[in-house]
Amino acid sequence: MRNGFTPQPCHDSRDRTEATEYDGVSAEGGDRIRRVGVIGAGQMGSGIAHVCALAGYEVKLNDVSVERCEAGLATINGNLARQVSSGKIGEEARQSALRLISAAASLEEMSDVDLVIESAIENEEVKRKILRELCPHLSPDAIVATNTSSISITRLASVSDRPERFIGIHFMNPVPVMELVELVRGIATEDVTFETARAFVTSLGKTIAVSEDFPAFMVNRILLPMINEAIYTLYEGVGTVEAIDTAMRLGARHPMGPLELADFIGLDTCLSIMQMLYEGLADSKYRPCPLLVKYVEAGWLGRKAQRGFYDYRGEKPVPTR
Ligand SMILES: CC(=O)CC(=O)SCCNC(=O)CCNC(=O)[C@H](O)C(C)(C)COP(=O)(O)OP(=O)(O)OC[C@H]1O[C@@H](n2cnc3c(N)ncnc32)[C@H](O)[C@@H]1OP(=O)(O)O
Ligand SMILES: NC(=O)C1=CN([C@@H]2O[C@H](COP(=O)(O)OP(=O)(O)OC[C@H]3O[C@@H](n4cnc5c(N)ncnc54)[C@H](OP(=O)(O)O)[C@@H]3O)[C@@H](O)[C@H]2O)C=CC1
Repeated sequence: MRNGFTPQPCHDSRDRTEATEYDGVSAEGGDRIRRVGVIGAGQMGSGIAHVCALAGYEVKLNDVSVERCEAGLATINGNLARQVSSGKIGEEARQSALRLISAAASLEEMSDVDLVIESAIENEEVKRKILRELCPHLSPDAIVATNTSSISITRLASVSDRPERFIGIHFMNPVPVMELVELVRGIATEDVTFETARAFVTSLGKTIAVSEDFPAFMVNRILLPMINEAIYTLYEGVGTVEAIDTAMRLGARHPMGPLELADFIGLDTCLSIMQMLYEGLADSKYRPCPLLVKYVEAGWLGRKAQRGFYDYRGEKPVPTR
C-alpha cells in the first residue's frame, strides 16, 4: 500500500465473540464484521468493495442493475491489476480479492451481511428509499453505514429501523489510494457501533478523522467551497480552465487543479454538496456557482460522463471553456 500498511483481515483465527477494549468501551471490533454489503457500484462503491476484499472481507456489491454491478466489478479488476503492475500487491492478492466479491442482484441478498455501506448517488430521496427497502432484509444486529459526502447522518439514520447501529463512514476518492476516512456519528449512534466501525476502518489500513454531524462534515466543508470558488473564478472570466488548474497545481501544490478535481469527484456530487452546505448552514457564502448548475443540467458531470470542465473523449483532456 502507498502508506506502507498491509491491511489485516479482521476475521482472523480469534474467537468472533472476543471483545476488544477501546477507550474503556467494550467493542466487538473488526471481529464482528465478516461480510460487507456495498450499495452503489459507481466510483466510490467499487473502490470500497476493492479495499474491503483486499483486507479479506467477503463483499456483496449491489446496484440498480446487474449490468451496473458488472461494470463495478470490471473497474475493480482494472484497479487491482494496476496495483499488481505497480508492485503494490501480488497477483495472488488480486485473485483472492476478486474471489471475495460477488454481485448482489437485489437487496434481499444482504440478509447475511454484518455491515452495509450505502454508496449510491448523493441524493437524499434515493438514499432514504434504499434504506427503507434495505433494513427489513438485514439481520437485526447488522450495522448500516453511509458513505454520504454531505447529508445528515442523524436524518438518514431516522429512516432506518436502527439509528443506534447507523453511522457515517466517509471514504475519499480514489478509495484504494486515499488514506483518510471520516467517521461521523448520528445523534443515536451507540458507542459499540462507533468502535466497531473504527476497528473495521483501521483494518482497511485507513486513518480516521472523527467529525461531528454537520453539513458536509470536515473535508468537504473545506474542499467544496474552494472548488465552487474556482468555478466562480472561471464564471467571472478571471482565468481559463487551464489557467485556474495550473495556478492551483503549481501555486498551491495541489495534486490536481480544482476544476480537474471537480470533474474527478463528479459535478453532480459537487453540486449536491454545495446545496447541502447552502441550505444546511443557511449562509449565502455557500451559494453554488450558476456555471456549476449549468454543467450539471447539461449532463456534463465530469469524467464519469466523459465531459465536464474538460472533454475526455479524445486522447487527452481538452478544456471545455
Ligand atoms: C467528494 C468527497 O466526498 C470526498 C472526496 O473524496 S474529495 C476528493 C479527494 N481526493 C483528492 O483530492 C484526490 C487528489 N488527487 C490525487 O491525490 C492524485 O491526483 C491521484 C492519487 C488521484 C492520482 O495521482 P497521480 O500521481 O497524479 O497519478 P497516478 O500516478 O496515475 O496515480 C497514483 C496512484 O493512484 C492510483 N489511482 C489513480 N486514479 C485511481 C482511481 N481512479 N482508482 C484507483 N486508483 C487510482 C494509480 O493506480 C496509482 O497507484 P500506484 O501508485 O499503485 O501506481
Ligand atoms: N465522488 C466522490 O469523490 C465521492 C463521493 N462520495 C459519495 O459516495 C456516494 C457515491 O458517489 P459516486 O460513487 O461518486 O457516484 P457514482 O455516480 O459514480 O455512482 C453511484 C452509483 O449508485 C447507483 N445508484 C443510483 N441509485 C441507486 C439505487 N437505488 N440503488 C443502488 N444503486 C444506485 C448509480 O447507478 P446509476 O448510474 O444507474 O444512477 C451509480 O452506479 C455519494 O453519496 C457521494 O456523495 C463520497 C466520497 C467521495
